[in-house]
Amino acid sequence: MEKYEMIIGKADFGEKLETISVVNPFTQEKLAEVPNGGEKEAVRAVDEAHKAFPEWAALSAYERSELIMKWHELIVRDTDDLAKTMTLEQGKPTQEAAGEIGYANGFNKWYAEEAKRVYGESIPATQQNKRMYVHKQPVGVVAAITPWNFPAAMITRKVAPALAVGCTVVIKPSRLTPLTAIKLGRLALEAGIPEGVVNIVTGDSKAISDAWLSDERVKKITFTGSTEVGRGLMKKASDTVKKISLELGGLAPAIVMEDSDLEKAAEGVIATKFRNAGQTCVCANRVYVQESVVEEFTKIFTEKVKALKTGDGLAEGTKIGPLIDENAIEKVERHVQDALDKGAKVATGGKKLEGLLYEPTVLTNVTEDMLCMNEETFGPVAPISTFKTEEEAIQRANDTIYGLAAYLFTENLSRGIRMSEQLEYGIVGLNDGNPSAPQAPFGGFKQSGLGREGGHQGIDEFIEVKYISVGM
Ligand SMILES: NC(=O)C1=CN([C@@H]2O[C@H](COP(=O)(O)OP(=O)(O)OC[C@H]3O[C@@H](n4cnc5c(N)ncnc54)[C@H](O)[C@@H]3O)[C@@H](O)[C@H]2O)C=CC1
Ligand SMILES: O=C(O)[C@H](O)CS(=O)(=O)O
Repeated sequence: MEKYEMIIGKADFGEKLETISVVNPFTQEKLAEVPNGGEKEAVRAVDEAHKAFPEWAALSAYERSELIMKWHELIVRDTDDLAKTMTLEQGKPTQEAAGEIGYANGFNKWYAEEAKRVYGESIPATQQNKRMYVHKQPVGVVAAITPWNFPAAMITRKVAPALAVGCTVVIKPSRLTPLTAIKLGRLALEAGIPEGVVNIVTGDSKAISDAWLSDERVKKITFTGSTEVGRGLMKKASDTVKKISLELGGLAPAIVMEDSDLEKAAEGVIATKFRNAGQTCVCANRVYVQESVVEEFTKIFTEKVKALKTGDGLAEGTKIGPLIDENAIEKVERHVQDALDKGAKVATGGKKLEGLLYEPTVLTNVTEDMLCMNEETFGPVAPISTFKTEEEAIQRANDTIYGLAAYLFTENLSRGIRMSEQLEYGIVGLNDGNPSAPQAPFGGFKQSGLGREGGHQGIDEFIEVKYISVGM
């Protein structure tokens, strides 16, 4: 059984530590082991990041940019291996995994360029004998805690902008999917990014994050995961008034208007609903269809869902891989059963299969009192509910504590703009089921998070703004 290392400055196998097994969600076979690190390893990682920070920050933006681009090239070189590793530990089909590697590497490329555009300012002074300048500098050591559903993209979406401005990072990947993260860390070292700039600690989430939250040397926490865990981290971060960015849960509505192109709308809802077997925070969790077209839409949509092949992510043609674990399956089954008990009907799917697979499912006759309309299902289930008017669709779509992503399908431009502006969400896909991109700001309103990742906004999360006033 291969034993992977942590990266604390350099490779660290944590010889004296117990190990955690990493399991293939489809076969349940053990893939590898990683060290079960805790507080001690977390503190040593901060020691390394703190030590490496001055020299890394002192490099010019162009020097850091070149090193990030070298990392980018090595990730391109190893895409097939990284994609296979991701499929094995997370389950997504290999083609989709390769797509994630490309998306993840897109952050490296985008921020290698953005590094060169972190501009300061000079401000006209009121007095002749004064000069006023704004200088931007890196916050310092950053701690990143990432989820299992995007084992590569959730790492680089944080690490690339942090490195670009001169920060160093300590990372705790999900214990379910650490292998991809460790391989990315190895490639950072191979690229010549100095030891201590990128550190990866595996093991006890709470012990590691508690150590980082209480460490004055850690200047920023960036977390992606459930809203529940995010709330807890935010509370602890307040003890040291630590900067924090949170990318949390969602409950995305997908609204299909009667004046939409129904074929395009069906394709768009498929794209958002079934990506990663429905295990993304921006997946459509609720599908609202205007009453007058619900029959026709459901027919077109259901035929497409039936064509989605489930299976081992390594197998040719698989579109829907396994869910991450038994808990995920149990939650999906609970949501489907609850809906059926309350009057929903199954248009297709509705059954658990072997290997943590769940049939791509369409539920109709869905009402707002059902769990699937109020909790993140995080699985391949599309509940369809009908509405009469534009105003009703907006009101129901916004009636939640979440505000990450929303989707709207209409061919009427003014209606599209008007409704997009009324939707209380950080991301709106207007006739687009997959809006995420490295150059665009990703983040939520309400309890879906704080801050943005991606785009020029994403780099500001790792910058301190300093005002320098000069008496002449
Ligand atoms: N808004 C966004 O961009 C995203 C949000 N999510 C949300 O996260 C959930 C699925 O991802 P999971 O990894 O299961 O979320 P999770 O919140 O359970 O875990 C996320 C990370 O936090 C760590 N963690 C768990 N409990 C912790 C604690 N008490 N203290 C410190 N760290 C802890 C985990 O080990 C993992 O590394 C879903 O709710 C999904 O919506 C997931 C990905 C992206
Ligand atoms: O973790 C997630 O769900 C991702 O943030 C979604 S995306 O960035 O791949 O769209």
